[in-house]
Amino acid sequence: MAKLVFIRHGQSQWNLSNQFTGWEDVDLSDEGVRQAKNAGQLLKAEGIEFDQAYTSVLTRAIKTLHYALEESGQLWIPEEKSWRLNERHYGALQGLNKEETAEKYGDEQVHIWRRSYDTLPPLLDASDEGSAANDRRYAYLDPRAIPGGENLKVTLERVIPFWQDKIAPKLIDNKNVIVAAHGNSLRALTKYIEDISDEDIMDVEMATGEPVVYDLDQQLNVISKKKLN
Ligand SMILES: O=C(O)[C@H](O)COP(=O)(O)O
Repeated sequence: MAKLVFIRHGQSQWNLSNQFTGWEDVDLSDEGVRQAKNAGQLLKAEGIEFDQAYTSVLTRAIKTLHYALEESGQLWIPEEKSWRLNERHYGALQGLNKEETAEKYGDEQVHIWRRSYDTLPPLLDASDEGSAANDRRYAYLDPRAIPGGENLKVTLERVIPFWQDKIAPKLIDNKNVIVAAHGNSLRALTKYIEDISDEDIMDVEMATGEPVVYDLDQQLNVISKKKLN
């Protein structure tokens, strides 16, 4: 039986200032660093020994992984970073304040943008200064793969190939895996492995810096799930 741990990055500076973040590369807040270190202590107390780590190409997730692994004495394990584990791209909403956006467009519209499975946010044009197309870390990607905005459905469609190619084979090989990523890339993975409906996934939330520990059988069915806090 393999263990799979999901950890959403600790509180970021834009979680703190309540701004839509998506692919913007925002650092952890002081509280986020504390949460990430605390997660490492919790993992250590559980005695979980990892074989492999995966994270996104965004600083807040990478640092969370490193703080958590350092605290649990496992900073040395192999790790792989992939854009496929990035936060869902929030399109033209990125950088806006969530409360001010709700005042402008209404709570209902903002809730739909944030939690609907298949409604896209307003898109960002590739020519926009803030487009990921201008970011060196995505230079090797086919420009058509760089999103201008994603809903959870599109996020799931780009996360699952990574699950199938990288994460699942390790778990089937009985390796323990930690995935440090983001609220919505982890909601997509959670939906997939727990077979949650498009409707019910709207109510699933990931807390910052809180490890979620799964025991999975050889067919990757969930045997148990617990949150460490
Ligand atoms: O990208 C963001 O703004 C957050 O990390 C997640 O946002 P959400 O809670 O609106 O999905």
